[in-house]
Amino acid sequence: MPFDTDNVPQIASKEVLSRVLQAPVIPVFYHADVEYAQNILSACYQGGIRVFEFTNRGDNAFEVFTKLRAYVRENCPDMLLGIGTIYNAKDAEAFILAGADFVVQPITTADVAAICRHYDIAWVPGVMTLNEIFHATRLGAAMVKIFPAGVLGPDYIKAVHGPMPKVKVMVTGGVEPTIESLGGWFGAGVSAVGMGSQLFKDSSDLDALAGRISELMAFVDTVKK
Ligand SMILES: O=C(O)C(=O)C[C@H](O)[C@H](O)COP(=O)(O)O
Repeated sequence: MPFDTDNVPQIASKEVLSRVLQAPVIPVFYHADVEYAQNILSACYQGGIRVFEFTNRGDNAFEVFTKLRAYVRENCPDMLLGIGTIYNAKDAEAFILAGADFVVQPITTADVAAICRHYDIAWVPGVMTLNEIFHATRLGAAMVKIFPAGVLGPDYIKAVHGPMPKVKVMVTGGVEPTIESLGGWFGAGVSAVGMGSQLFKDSSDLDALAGRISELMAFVDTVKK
């Protein structure tokens, strides 16, 4: 696929990172229906979310992403829209060219690192051990995603920051959308949290979802680093 910079209004990885640090609660979401996805995204935006991760989880994820991309540009231009669940460079490049502001992986692969570096797109690979964090950082990770964080707990993050005090960590997988849980994670030194299933468990009432999110965002503003 040829790269046409005119069609890709990119935001440099450094700026993306600083915007993630400013609004460090990231919904992690997939739905096959565009309108449903737009409504969820819009409720998140209303609640104060400024960084949203759509995941590459279904056959039509690319098509839904491109429509969401257009929707965000039109309706919430100060929101970053990234793509998650990326396993290979081909998919990473396709989503980058379709306007992904950042790329998240459940794992760490050097080919995805290279393509993100090429386009200067923030890359957040999935890691668990210190060895994995070390390699991901050497490959250029803007931030690492510790997954599945829920089974490890905040003490794990504190332990990681002993020998690696500077590494920026986002936690996802089993992160609970409560003030108590977020207090624990941010207290342990995470730079961002990603939340999927539990945040959207009961999202039939979009106003209630926006309300829950805005309470979390207000709390996180007081505890983020
Ligand atoms: O697809 C990816 O890139 C992942 O690594 C998985 C996501 O981070 C989780 O699906 C979110 O976890 P929950 O909040 O427990 O739903």
